[in-house]
This record gives sequence, structure tokens and C-alpha cells, in this order.
Amino acid sequence: MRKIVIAGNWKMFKTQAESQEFLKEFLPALEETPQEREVLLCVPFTDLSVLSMSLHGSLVQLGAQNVHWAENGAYTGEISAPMLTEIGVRYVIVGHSERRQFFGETDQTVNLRLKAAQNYGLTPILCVGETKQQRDAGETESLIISQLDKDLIDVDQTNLVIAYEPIWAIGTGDTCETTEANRVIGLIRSQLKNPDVPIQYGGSVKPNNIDEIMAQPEIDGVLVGGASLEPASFARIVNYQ
Ligand SMILES: O=C[C@H](O)COP(=O)(O)O
Repeated sequence: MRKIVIAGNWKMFKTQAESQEFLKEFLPALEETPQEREVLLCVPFTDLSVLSMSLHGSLVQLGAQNVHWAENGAYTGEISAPMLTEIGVRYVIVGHSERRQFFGETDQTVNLRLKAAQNYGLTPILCVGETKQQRDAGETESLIISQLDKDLIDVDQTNLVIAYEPIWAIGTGDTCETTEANRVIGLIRSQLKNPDVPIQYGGSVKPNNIDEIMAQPEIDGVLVGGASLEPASFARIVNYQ
């Protein structure tokens, strides 16, 4: 039985004060959430330590949005895996398309970050997905297979989550057809050594499409951007039918 993982990615949103306001409304809305659903919030670095305390004893796990491959060193602006685990972080997003697009992340650095995260007991969420141009050119399958081939070299597939995020669906309201997301996620699964890796869909997931997305047999969860910033909307997503 594959694990269900519902993750919010706050990206570069929410001060510490705003994060506390969010939790006041969000946590009480999870009283009836099935315990077997893994729920996590991947938050900015400044929010991590305060959320680590606020989430203690709740159903919600803590996630970061990036991790460096070195244990420490002269890497201004980066953060290491032991710095994250020390304060209770359990998950980390690696290779999000925004990091690949705006911050020079390559398949090689993604691979290094994945292995470093696992070495310290973090569970990485590897993001893969195609641009609109690649989709229109019929390159979706080859691009994703290439990303998986390079990103997963020597990566432990027993401690891994993958998120399929078509870049054209991120923040656009233009959700990928659920059957198409299911098809691509099936393709991703067929490339893995471990078929039990949870594979999420991400890209304009909202309260009004979550039930249909989660009804697809290959989809094991979602990685949610914009809709995870509103407590009621993220709670509705977590509590999908
Ligand atoms: O990590 C989350 C994704 O980039 C999706 O963002 P979105 O839900 O705002 O489209």
C-alpha cells in the first residue's frame, strides 16, 4: 500500500507571525483527517524553527524547500541537512522547477542534494516536469525519463517522494487533465526500481479539483502552492473525499 502525501509549499510567502495565524485556523480543521495521510508544510527557512514548536504533537510534518549537499562550508545563502534535521525537519523539496529555472539548479546538483538529504534521514521530494514548449513539441516523456535517469543516480528509492509538476500548470489555474496526470505518473512509476515510491501531482491543485485528482489510481498525493497559503482551502485539500 503506497503512502498518501499531501504537501503544502509556501514558497517565499509568510512571515513567522503570518505562519502562526495560519496554524490557528488550520490545525483545528484536521481533527477528522485520517491518520494515515501524511500532511506536511514546506515553509521558508525563517518559519522552520517556530513551526517546529507549533506543529509538535500535531499530524503535520515539517518540510524545507532546499538543502545543500555539503555538511557545512563557505556556501553563502545555503542550508545543510544537519541544520534542518536538528530542528525537526522531516522532508525537503529538491529540484522544484522554480529552483531549476531561476537559481541554476541542474540535474547534477539535484542529484547531490537528494543524496545529502537522505544521508541525514530527510525524505526528499523530487520535482520533475515539462514546460509548455516541451509538451507541445511532444517531449514530455523523454524529458521526464531523462530527469529521472540523471536525478536518481545512486538515490535510495525507499526514502523518496516524487512530484510530477507540469511547469505550465504551476500557478496558472491551468490544471493538467487528471487522466493525463495519471498517465504521466504511471510512466514515472514504470521507470522506478521501487514501485511503492509515493508520486504526487502538483500544479494548480485547488479545493474544487482535489477530489477528482485523488480519485486517480496512480496519484498518491499533491504538492500544493497557492492553495496551501489559505488555511480553509488547504484543510479542504488535506481532507479530500
Ligand atoms: O510546489 C508547488 C507547485 O509549484 C504548485 O503551485 P500552485 O499550486 O500554486 O500551482
